Amino acid sequence: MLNSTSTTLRGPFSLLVGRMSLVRRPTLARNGRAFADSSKSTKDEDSGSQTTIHPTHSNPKATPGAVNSQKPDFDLMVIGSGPAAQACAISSSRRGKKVAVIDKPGMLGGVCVNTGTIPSKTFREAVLHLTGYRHQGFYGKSYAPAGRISMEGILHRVSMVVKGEKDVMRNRFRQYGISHIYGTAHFTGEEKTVQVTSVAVEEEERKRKRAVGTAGAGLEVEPFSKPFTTEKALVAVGTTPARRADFDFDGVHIIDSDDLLSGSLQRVPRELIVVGAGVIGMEYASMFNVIPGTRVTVIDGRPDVLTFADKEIIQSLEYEMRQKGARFLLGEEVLNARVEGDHVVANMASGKVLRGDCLLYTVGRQGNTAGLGLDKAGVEVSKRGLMTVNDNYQTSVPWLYAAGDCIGFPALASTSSQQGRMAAHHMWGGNEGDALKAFGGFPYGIYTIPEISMVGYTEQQLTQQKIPYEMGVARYDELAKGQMMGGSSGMLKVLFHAETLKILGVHCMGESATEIVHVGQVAMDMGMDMHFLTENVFNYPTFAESYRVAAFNGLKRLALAGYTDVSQHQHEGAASP
Ligand SMILES: Cc1cc2nc3c(=O)[nH]c(=O)nc-3n(C[C@H](O)[C@H](O)[C@H](O)COP(=O)(O)OP(=O)(O)OC[C@H]3O[C@@H](n4cnc5c(N)ncnc54)[C@H](O)[C@@H]3O)c2cc1C
Ligand SMILES: NC(=O)c1ccc[n+]([C@@H]2O[C@H](COP(=O)([O-])OP(=O)(O)OC[C@H]3O[C@@H](n4cnc5c(N)ncnc54)[C@H](O)[C@@H]3O)[C@@H](O)[C@H]2O)c1
Repeated sequence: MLNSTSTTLRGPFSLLVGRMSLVRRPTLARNGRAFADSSKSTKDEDSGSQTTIHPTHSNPKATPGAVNSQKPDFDLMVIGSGPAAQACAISSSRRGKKVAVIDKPGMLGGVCVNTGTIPSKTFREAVLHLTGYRHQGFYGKSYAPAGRISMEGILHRVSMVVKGEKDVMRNRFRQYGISHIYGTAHFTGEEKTVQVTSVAVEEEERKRKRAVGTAGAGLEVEPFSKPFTTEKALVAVGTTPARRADFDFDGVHIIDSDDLLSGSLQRVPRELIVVGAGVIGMEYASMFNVIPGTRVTVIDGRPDVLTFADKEIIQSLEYEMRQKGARFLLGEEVLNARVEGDHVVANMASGKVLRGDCLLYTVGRQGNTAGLGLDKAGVEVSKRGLMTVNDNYQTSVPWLYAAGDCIGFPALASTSSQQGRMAAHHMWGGNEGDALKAFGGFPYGIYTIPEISMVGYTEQQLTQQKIPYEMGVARYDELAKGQMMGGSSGMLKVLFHAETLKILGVHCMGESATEIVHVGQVAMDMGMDMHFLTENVFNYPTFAESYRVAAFNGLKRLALAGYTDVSQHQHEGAASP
């Protein structure tokens, strides 16, 4: 069985253990009837309207065996259907386990597909397309193929992608024989039992479904409440946006990131105030910032934004956003916000009074654990609704596991999937362990405009840890690809050990940054040094070629700094094939 503490990490990546590794979770604190059968086609998408009572379940992948009357209803029940849930469910089903996934009607795919990653990234693609942003380098800032941009136009694309993703997921569950139960789950205190209650489809839900295009004709769900027995359970319930009582949230003038996708906003705001310059706030602020006619003000209580990323890159992002009109009020506190007529008025502790037609509140998220009955199951949750797990994603109750955003950092779709797989591995064992062992750290992709990505150390961390390093930089305007894309602003920075030349960190900004970061991630994970980048052939013209340019630049800097052992590499120039 995988023991994550014995995980072997190679090369400079091993230095990341403890900071970014998913494998090392905090040590467990000791104190601390609408049943959609996956084997049948569902008429309505994800609404729970197809009611199938299905007392027996057959997993096509299950190993045939003698029927045991004492057997629980399921081997595994997964609460939530986001990335952690899917990965754990599929991984368990592959091992022949009988699996059920429970989520509320309309929420197949979790926050990730309905209100988080997928819609927000599609929103971005819609904005980039409709504004003509990618082509403005050639045709001027007023180039806008779509003319006036509407929320409807943006959300149209969002709804199509969300629907497509749900279809894929539904098929995948069917393919793996995973039962999908529409309802809300909670624990009653009875061991190895999950109570599932169908939920009424409320008005808010209807609105959201209309916006994301999943509304079916009959949304009513037959009410039922039923206990299911299970060998193991995974809690993967995710998070919801945090709100403040002294802000008059009305879904139109004062909104959170869920409201933004709900279709309640009739038009693109002209004056948008974004409170909270975390990942969600900065992503949406930068999207609205490139829409002609929209002015964006970003407020954060801290003096700096996105402090976990490379300082220089964040400064460049802020510069780019300012160039497009954004205003940053950092180290500022908003006391309250109220709706006045068709406006929102925000009062700041500094005495400033801001007026806008919309305020987007993005100051963090709260674990969806309230009402789950975790106390009855014997599991503690934090004030933010987060759960504590051990290295194997197991709570203090051995049959109960938790993964994804509801256990906190890093709270990404990518890492949530990995956690789900690792939980399944610990539950059942099997072959996946070896692949999981090779997993070291993880990248960040921040989908601002321009986008940012990183993996490994930042300069600040290397300095703090007294690790001697040098950097190699390539700027997009030095690259043929950059020129072809309209001289698009962007850069790649590779940090490497000044003595061993091993790659320690990769930071990039600009078009395709979230794609090309993986070149550096793989090289770093394989323990490669800067010669690996100078000696390899890259497609030309590409943004990936920036690795070669950055490597030559870095080795040249190193030679200039007096590291003679690498001086033979200083001669080559930059962007040539
Ligand atoms: C606006 C936004 C943008 C994001 N962008 C990115 C990005 O670009 N890249 C990235 O990697 N990550 C991104 N994330 C984060 C990513 O969406 C999450 O990390 C990921 O969705 C977490 O997955 P999860 O498995 O924890 O479940 P979630 O996706 O959070 O889903 C949890 C599910 O549990 C269900 N649930 C809750 N309680 C119950 C209950 N009692 N019974 C039944 N079901 C229940 C909910 O209905 C929900 O469907 C973004 C998040 C947001 C909000
Ligand atoms: N591309 C991605 O990977 C991506 C995109 C979006 C979201 N996410 C995930 O979603 C999670 C939640 O994102 P988020 O942006 O809501 O939270 P966050 O924790 O990233 O950011 C919250 C921000 O609000 C600020 N803040 C807190 N209280 C404030 C106050 N009273 N006034 C002003 N500012 C205040 C904080 O200083 C911080 O900058 C992230 O942790 C991330 O994991 C990831």
